[in-house]
Amino acid sequence: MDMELMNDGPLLEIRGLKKRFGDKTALNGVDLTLESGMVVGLLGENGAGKSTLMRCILGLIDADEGEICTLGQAPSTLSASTKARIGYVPQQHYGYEGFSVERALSLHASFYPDWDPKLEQSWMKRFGLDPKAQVNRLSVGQRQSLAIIMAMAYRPSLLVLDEPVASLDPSARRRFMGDLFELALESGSAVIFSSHITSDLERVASHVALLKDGQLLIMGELDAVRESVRLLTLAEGSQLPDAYRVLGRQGNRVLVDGFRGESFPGLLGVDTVNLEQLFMELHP
Ligand SMILES: Nc1ncnc2c1ncn2[C@@H]1O[C@H](COP(=O)(O)OP(=O)(O)OP(=O)(O)O)[C@@H](O)[C@H]1O
Repeated sequence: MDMELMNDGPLLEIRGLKKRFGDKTALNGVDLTLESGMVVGLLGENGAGKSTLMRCILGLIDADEGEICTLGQAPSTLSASTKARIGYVPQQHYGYEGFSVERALSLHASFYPDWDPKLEQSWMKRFGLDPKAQVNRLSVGQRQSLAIIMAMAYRPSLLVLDEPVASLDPSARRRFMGDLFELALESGSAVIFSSHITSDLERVASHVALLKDGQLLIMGELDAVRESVRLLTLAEGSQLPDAYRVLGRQGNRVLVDGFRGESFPGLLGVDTVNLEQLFMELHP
């Protein structure tokens, strides 16, 4: 897992990542590169391996095979200063139970030299969090909001968010998702977030990654994916051109990547798909 320090390289580079739990293969050869300014929306059905991928990136669990370079370092040996450049919102947030929100934030801030109190305040307002509230009395959504502030107020170079908006109401979600993209662009960070809400992903992600069977079946710029993925209806016995990559097949309907607008014998219909339809076609 040793890789050279790559300060000018990608913020995250993953090659051939494999992770098993007993006889269950969670990740089976994942390649992924995150550059500054990228906001990658990670899709995958329950149990697809999204959290596992994130936990490997952060060094919370070890990969079985492959290489990961997180901000230039192997995840198992991240230095304290590198950790201070990573923001992470896990699916469940615990900690700071006996504190008020403001006390929890000031304690948390003390670990991060780049903590920005103005950013903290503006996000507190956006989420409508009461600084005097006790952390252990926060609702699930409020607790998620607090975790987001704790992960973002120091403008991390790499932001890893595991279903960050799952418990937020639609208006809080909208505010957060819009601002997330802006912040990433402004600060030159890279963001990877998982979500089951494909409309959110379509609104803010620059890239989409879809995990299936332990691999990234799709990884690319959102617009490029929109352009090149089509649901084709084929006449019986017709042959697909070699340039197409088959993503899924149900009867005479074939989901392909690599569509360029060309026609071919036996092609009866061509439909565009949004991310939700794409997901449904891949998980019938
Ligand atoms: N610590 C563990 N021990 C055993 N199996 C695990 C462990 N962590 C994850 N798994 C298994 O690995 C697979 C991937 O789990 P993971 O939590 O990464 O999925 P996910 O895509 O994040 O799912 P969800 O959308 O439900 O959060 C699942 O089959 C899960 O049961």
